[in-house]
Amino acid sequence: MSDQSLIRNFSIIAHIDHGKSTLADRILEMTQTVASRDMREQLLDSMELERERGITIKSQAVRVFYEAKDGQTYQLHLIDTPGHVDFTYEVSRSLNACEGALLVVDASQGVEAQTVANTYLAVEAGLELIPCLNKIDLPGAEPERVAGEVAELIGEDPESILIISGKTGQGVREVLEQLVERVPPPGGDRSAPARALIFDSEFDQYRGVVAYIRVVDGVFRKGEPIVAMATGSEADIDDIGFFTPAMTPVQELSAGEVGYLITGIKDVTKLRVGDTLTNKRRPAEEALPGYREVKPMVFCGLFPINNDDYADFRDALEKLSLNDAALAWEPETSDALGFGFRCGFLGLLHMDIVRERLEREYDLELMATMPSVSFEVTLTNGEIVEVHNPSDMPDPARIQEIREPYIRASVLLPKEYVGVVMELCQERRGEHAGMHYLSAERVQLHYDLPLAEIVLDFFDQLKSRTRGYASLDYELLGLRPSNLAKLDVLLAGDPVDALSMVVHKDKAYEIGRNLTEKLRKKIPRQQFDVPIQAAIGSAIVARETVKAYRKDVTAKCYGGDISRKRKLLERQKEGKKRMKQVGRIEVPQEAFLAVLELGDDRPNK
Ligand SMILES: Nc1nc2c(ncn2[C@@H]2O[C@H](COP(=O)(O)OP(=O)(O)OP(=O)(O)O)[C@@H](O)[C@H]2O)c(=O)[nH]1
Repeated sequence: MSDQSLIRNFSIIAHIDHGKSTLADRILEMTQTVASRDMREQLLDSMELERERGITIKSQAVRVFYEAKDGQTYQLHLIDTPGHVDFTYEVSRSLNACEGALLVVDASQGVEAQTVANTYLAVEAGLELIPCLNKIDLPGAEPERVAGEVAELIGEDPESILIISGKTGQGVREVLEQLVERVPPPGGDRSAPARALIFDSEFDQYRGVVAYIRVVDGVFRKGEPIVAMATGSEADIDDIGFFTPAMTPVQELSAGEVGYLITGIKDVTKLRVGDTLTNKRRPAEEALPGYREVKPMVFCGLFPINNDDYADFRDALEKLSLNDAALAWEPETSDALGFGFRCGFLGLLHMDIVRERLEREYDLELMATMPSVSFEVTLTNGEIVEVHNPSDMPDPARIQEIREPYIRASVLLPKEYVGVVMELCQERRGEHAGMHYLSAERVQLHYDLPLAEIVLDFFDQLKSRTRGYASLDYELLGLRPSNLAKLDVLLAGDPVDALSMVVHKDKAYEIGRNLTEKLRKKIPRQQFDVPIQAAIGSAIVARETVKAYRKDVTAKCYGGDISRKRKLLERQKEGKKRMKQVGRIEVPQEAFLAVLELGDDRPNK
């Protein structure tokens, strides 16, 4: 059993791209955890997609041994955390498994939105913070300015901030020294009933769920029966161990240690992040604090382009959810797009990642409808319903109130862009909630915004209007009543479900006009005039017409050249396959994407 006083558990927290994974690599190398010939860049980012995008999605936990200047060998557990807003919950769970955190800030960039958000999470979790200015080797590094921003953020002396380079290794040994000196060893009672926090989990095809755990009290031994206190799942421990980063089995893990546990449970929702494990024979009385169900906030319909892929698509979703407890999905049928699934995600990045994994790992071609949020509706009879799909919005006459999710956005930016960002937030129904100078140059701006207004292209707009200098973080505030309505699109009088959207009433006219105009350009002429209407309930807010098509494609052939005629008809038939029949009208697939382009018309300054 390892000496508890020689254990140190820590995380590295940073804004995206500030060099967290590179620093982790250096630490593994310096402690000879990984032989240098096995060293690859960003060893901890194991998923293919993570490597390619250069972002960390899942947390990892590695044990390293470090011989400090005091002659003692310390057992360090490095718990990697994802840096993106969608995964805040995973970050806060990982931080709860630690006593300390390295706060890494890019010395050429400075404090960014996730630096602030993650620092607050770390302070909330009571962690000892060790601030480091990274990328000091870059010619553009401005250690003095950035040290000032970091000092302001955490209330520490700028002199005490470490200056390092994860790339060259400069200063990294000092980081490890500070870690063993300043971060306290884990508390916890080894003789108490066993308790462990699940701070992450992943699915292994052969072994089932691998739970990443931090043992808080007592001892977990191979073969013992365990219970997950929130979900009630029970199982025996098949295997227990730690990461080096390869899995290394041991007989037991005791209070203060970090590692993995495998039970043969095949379903990630049974061993959820944030749950507490205890021994079934001698259970703990109280669970560890902070278990929360994660709820998907952003929804979109996904439809296979080829209808024959439906069964494969379902299989792929089933497999993917084994690894991703936050992914929700249910079958959806659209008159226009056929059979598919309505999927729920934590946020936009999560949605992108899932879609990309489905297309890449499962070889599916998918079409996505416009993302929307989850609304809560009170009906006139008092009943409350949750609506994940605009086309399920009840009839306006039955609706008493619609509530939509709001977020508190925190934008960090150079002060010269404050004006354009405020304008953007105002356009998106934002309410100003405060402003704060981090230094003479950098400002933190707070706005309360409807989530629906940011799911489409807010982030892109923010980046382009500030030339990439602003960073965004947000937290959910809850639901607020809004003056919303469902906007329907009718083609020749028939409503098209896949084109419905929920909009703010003040914007309905503008959006309706834009949308009908876009559709007019995408819908081919037919034998008759096709009216395109945008409507709220029975009120038409916008109308366009696709004029009738008069030309006969075969007219030019004079009935003489039969093979040419056949070819033309053949080609027409091909074209039809990619069309969807909506009432009497054939609509090309791309028309369904017209809604996605609505954001393009917004002023782009
Ligand atoms: N010059 C220089 N470049 C660095 C240093 N540390 C990291 N980088 C580079 O900065 C980029 C981002 O580094 P990562 O380690 O992937 O950043 P990260 O914080 O792990 O990013 P996420 O996983 O997305 O949160 C990579 O191109 C690194 O090579 C450094 O000390 N000096």
